[in-house]
Amino acid sequence: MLALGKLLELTLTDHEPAEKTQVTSRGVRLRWLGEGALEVRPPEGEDCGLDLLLSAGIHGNETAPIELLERLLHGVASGTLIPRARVLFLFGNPAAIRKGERFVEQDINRLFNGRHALSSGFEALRAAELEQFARVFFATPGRQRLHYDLHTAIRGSKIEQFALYPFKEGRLHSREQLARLAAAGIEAVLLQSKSSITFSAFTYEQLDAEAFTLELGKARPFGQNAPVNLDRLEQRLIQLIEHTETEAAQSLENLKLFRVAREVIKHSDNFRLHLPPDIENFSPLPQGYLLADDIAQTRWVVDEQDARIIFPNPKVRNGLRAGILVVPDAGQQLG
Ligand SMILES: O=C(O)CCC(=O)N[C@@H](CCC(=O)O)C(=O)O
Ligand SMILES: [Zn+2]
Repeated sequence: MLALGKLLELTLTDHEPAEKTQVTSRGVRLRWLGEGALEVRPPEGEDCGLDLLLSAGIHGNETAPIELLERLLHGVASGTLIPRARVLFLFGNPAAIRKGERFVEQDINRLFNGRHALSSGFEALRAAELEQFARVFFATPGRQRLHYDLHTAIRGSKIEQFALYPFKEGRLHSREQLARLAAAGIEAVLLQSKSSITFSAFTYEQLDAEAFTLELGKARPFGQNAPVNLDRLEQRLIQLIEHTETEAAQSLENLKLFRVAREVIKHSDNFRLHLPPDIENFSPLPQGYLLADDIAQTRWVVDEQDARIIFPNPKVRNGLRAGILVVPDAGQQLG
């Protein structure tokens, strides 16, 4: 296997490879772009016209997706996976991956779409660098642009594998992309309805990529991810990379759609979330339920029908999202 296939090992040991470019016997070019960043380019005549950005480790303790990208890279570097797409592999927060923690100083996934410029520290610098890697990668006009930002969640979930689909004014969520996700084993998609500061929101809003955050089960340490079965996603990613994808089913019958009813924002240290600590994502909440309270008599009462909670987290910094209330969506606004 070519040494650059060991991007995870290089990243975990904080090593810069001596040789920055390597070519497989089939003419596939691997180029190390910087810490945790590797571009794979098929020979010109075999390029299918897809630019695929695969990121993981934006949160350092979310290891199942990191292991998945590592398997794909090993396949490319050992010649068993023959790419026809251009692929950019990114490990988002190397320092946090080395520590096995979600972040070191602050959550990188709240620093995109310009937020890094209002902050400081290495995570802000890294967010700016990740934006630049993505900007350069998606710079060629006329090619398909697709970004999957792979995560796992802090808590268990009533729906194990789901996606978050960013929002941009005037742009419709794509039925075809949703069908592709369903074929990859994704059970539900949350359709966002406002701009955001996450990595997938940046590539969707600013670089015109189709982009998703994928939530792939519960976060566990390296080597302990057997309970998360990513086989369907892995097969689909291999097909995308090799350009052997069979027609994605057009039916969204088995895909549950949700939209954001409200984001719960923590305003102060007085914020109290009235949920059990082990509550699962997508747990239903009854109408009238007092979900949270905060300074100045702020009360978050559920008034939506069929509301469910995802990502409840009272420990986030003040000003950030401490949970999302979602409701079912009939999918009438899809393009
Ligand atoms: O389990 C949790 O509370 C968080 C899991 C996670 O990291 N989710 C992403 C979602 C990103 C998005 O909104 O697209 C995050 O919070 O950054
Ligand atoms: Zn995450």
